[in-house]
Amino acid sequence: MRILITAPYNQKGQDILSGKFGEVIYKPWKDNGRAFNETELNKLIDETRADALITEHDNVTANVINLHPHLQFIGVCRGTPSNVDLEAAKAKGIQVFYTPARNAQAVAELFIANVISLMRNTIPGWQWLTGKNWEEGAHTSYLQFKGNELAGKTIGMVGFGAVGQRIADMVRNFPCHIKFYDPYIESSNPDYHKTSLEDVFESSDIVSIHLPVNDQTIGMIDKKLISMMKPEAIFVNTARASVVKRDDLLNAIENNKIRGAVLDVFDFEPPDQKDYQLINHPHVLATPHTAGATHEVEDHHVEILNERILNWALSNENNTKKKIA
Ligand SMILES: NC(=O)c1ccc[n+]([C@@H]2O[C@H](COP(=O)([O-])OP(=O)(O)OC[C@H]3O[C@@H](n4cnc5c(N)ncnc54)[C@H](O)[C@@H]3O)[C@@H](O)[C@H]2O)c1
Ligand SMILES: O=C(O)[C@H](O)COP(=O)(O)O
Repeated sequence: MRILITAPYNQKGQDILSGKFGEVIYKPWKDNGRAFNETELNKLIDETRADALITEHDNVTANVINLHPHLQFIGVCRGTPSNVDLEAAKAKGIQVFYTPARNAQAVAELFIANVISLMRNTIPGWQWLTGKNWEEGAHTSYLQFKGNELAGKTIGMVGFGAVGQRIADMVRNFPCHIKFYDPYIESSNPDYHKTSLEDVFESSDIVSIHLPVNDQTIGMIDKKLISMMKPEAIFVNTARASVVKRDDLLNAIENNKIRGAVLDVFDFEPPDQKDYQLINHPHVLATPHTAGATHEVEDHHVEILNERILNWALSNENNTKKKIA
């Protein structure tokens, strides 16, 4: 089998696949400067005579799939394979693998870093210091940056999948109390309390959003819910901006109804003027959609995907053996 890989894929991962299947052709989209579009991908699959594809962000449309129904699998190095037409793949009987949780650790670490940073006023303190505001004689003026500890706080998650659970596992030893609202998940740990959406907003010191985008979740976090938050509570969104009504969040922050927000995602990326009203607010700590962006994520996705592909190959071999027997 010839496997075309356009995702970033480490040498060890490539070697395991070529050892098992024959040939790996490595053409990472990053060498192209951007993900391959439909036409480029069609050409690449044809030129390389690939029997399987491993991608990250390339647009694997119905057209790509219908023109290459012989593909044995499509591996997607993403938490959600949203760039692949899954219906078309299913119709052609092409197996699709993806890599849930590949960036859970990255998001969880950024959550902890930035929530603590906001609670401890790290950035305003640094700005004050670099602005040479610490004057002779005013020995206690730095105390304006006195903050709060994360230990003992209640963190309420909306959506308790890969990212929410990784955060919970990492902060439980601070210790923090964990609550979550997720109708589709049961608690993996008796210390993580499943509760209502309203209770998450009313009783948490930190409300953190980890929802996917779908018809149910778009605009789900609105004025009614945000108004239930404690005045000293922090709002965190590393998921998707479209699940939160931006005006309602901005209004709560500008009117000091909540303490502030940690934001990694925006209605427009790059941000528009209103996004910048949020980003530039002194009670907001914002990052440019980098919560899931670490170099290690590329190793994590190789490990997860290779395991899935090798298990699939093994189960195919076992089925063939059974048929022959
Ligand atoms: N900013 C970044 O760099 C970054 C990185 C990774 C993930 N994300 C985003 O974060 C979000 C969560 O990622 P994840 O990997 O944990 O996803 P996941 O699929 O593992 O978890 C999502 C959870 O939301 C729950 N859910 C679905 N609909 C719900 C609803 N109506 N109410 C309550 N819960 C609901 C699901 O049951 C699931 O447990 C996604 O939107 C993802 O795209 C962003
Ligand atoms: O925002 C995201 O969801 C991440 O940046 C990327 O997630 P992915 O693993 O689905 O590409």
